[in-house]
Amino acid sequence: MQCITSATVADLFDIAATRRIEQAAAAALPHHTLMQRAGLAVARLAMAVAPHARTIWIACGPGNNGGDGFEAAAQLQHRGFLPIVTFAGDEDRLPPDARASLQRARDAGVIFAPEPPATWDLAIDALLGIGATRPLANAMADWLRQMHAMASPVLSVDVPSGLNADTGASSATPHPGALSPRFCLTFLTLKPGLFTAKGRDAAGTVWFDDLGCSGTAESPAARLAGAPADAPRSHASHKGNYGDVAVIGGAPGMAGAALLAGSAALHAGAGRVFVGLLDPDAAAVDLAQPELMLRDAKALDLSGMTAVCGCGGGADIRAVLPRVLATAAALVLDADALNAIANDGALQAQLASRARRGRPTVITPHPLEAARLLNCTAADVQADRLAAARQLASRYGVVAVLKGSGTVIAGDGSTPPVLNLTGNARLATAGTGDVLAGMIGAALATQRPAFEAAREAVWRHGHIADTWPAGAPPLTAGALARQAPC
Ligand SMILES: NC(=O)C1=CN([C@@H]2O[C@H](COP(=O)(O)OP(=O)(O)OC[C@H]3O[C@@H](n4cnc5c(N)ncnc54)[C@H](OP(=O)(O)O)[C@@H]3O)[C@@H](O)[C@H]2O)[C@@H](O)CC1
Ligand SMILES: [K+]
Repeated sequence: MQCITSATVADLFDIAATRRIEQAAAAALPHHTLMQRAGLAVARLAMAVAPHARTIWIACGPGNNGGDGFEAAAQLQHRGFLPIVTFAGDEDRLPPDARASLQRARDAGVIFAPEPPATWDLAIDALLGIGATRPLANAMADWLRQMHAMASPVLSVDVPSGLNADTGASSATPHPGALSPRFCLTFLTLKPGLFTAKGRDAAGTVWFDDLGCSGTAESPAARLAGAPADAPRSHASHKGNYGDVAVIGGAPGMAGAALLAGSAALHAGAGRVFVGLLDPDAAAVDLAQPELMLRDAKALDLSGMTAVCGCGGGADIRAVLPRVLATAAALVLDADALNAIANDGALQAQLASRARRGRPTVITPHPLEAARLLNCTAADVQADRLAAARQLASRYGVVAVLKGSGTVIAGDGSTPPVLNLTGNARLATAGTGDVLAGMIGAALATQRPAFEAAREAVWRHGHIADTWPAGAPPLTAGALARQAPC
């Protein structure tokens, strides 16, 4: 059993591949073996997360996910706990494995009740797994609400019920109050939906058990790429080795966004950072960060630079985009640059032509910006974030960084998209997106492949938030850019 963290390197498989892996594993083992292993693993994790639990409510559904719950109940009963099972299903229609596990729970003396107990120390959600086909209703929906309304921890079996394991979309309505501590023990494969969209909140801490069935020839749907390796700098290096970044943005009243991106590029290690401001009346120097070289955006020669374009650009960014798209050696497009491109077919064609000319581009849309670029709604994007990121990457010939909970990084399709596991709600504050664009710019300026540069910068950006000292001042975008609380 393995706990999944932002440092984990692993392949993620969709439901279809998981079904094939499950069938192959089941065929190679005696009947009921997989479910017995799954139930035992659930019982072990339950004892680890709630060692002093007395009452453990196990809500079981109508399929094999419920079967895992029955099996866990039997195991917990044998170990002196008090599992109470509520079953939302028809015994006569249970699949054979689950029916056998129901009998094992009965034989062990587990209590079956029509309603949840009045209180519980741990709830185990074994209602639905990868077989969920529609929104939860009736008793199952009610039980899930009750579980999430209590402060006691919830352990989801395989997948939080109602969560689409492929996409992270969820039919379960989150409880408006504080989140109960959540754990999810997933089997045979790690599934992408656990790590993006609603998945991260719904699953909580994810644990993985391959049930003794490692190795598969299936193609992954996505990957967890883990922490980037440190890139030590040789003594005999100089600023030219780390590249020039030119931030272009900062229309009147929005210079801060461009300066934040510049500061982020600087502190992420770019050799030199220029900030080309669109505001003709902007100051000539940033006294707080004199390392930034402030210029007129139109005067910058981008042919040897990595441009970071769009931060605070407003509508004025449109006028400079044709030159930026044509000349920047490498490019990060963010915010207003993306909105301008979404509204302009000529700019879209110019963007797509960069890949054909061997000029790398990274785009960093949030879901609404992605929706504008894909001519759909933000809800469509959120309904399948992996697919949306892949479409952006292939339509525009770019590396697409689709921001949000479980940021997706998609490239040219030669490798699966990466889901990033760093970052938290501390980043939900103005300017953090500008900082990310600057950090990607710095990584790109070192000539690393765009996909690697993007995923490394995304990881580091989230990692700063994850490791922000508890007693430190709040994480502002400026402090994030400096990578330090003061
Ligand atoms: N087989 C094995 O060896 C192993 C299996 N494993 C476990 O099995 C799980 C997959 O099992 P599964 O395929 O039975 O799917 P599961 O998620 O239990 O639900 C299917 C049932 O729910 C029903 N249903 C669907 N949506 C509904 C809704 N909203 N509201 C109400 N009902 C709904 C659906 O009915 P139907 O749609 O056909 O009407 C069907 O009856 C997997 O996640 C893992 O936990 C592991 O132990 C490893 C070994
Ligand atoms: K479940």
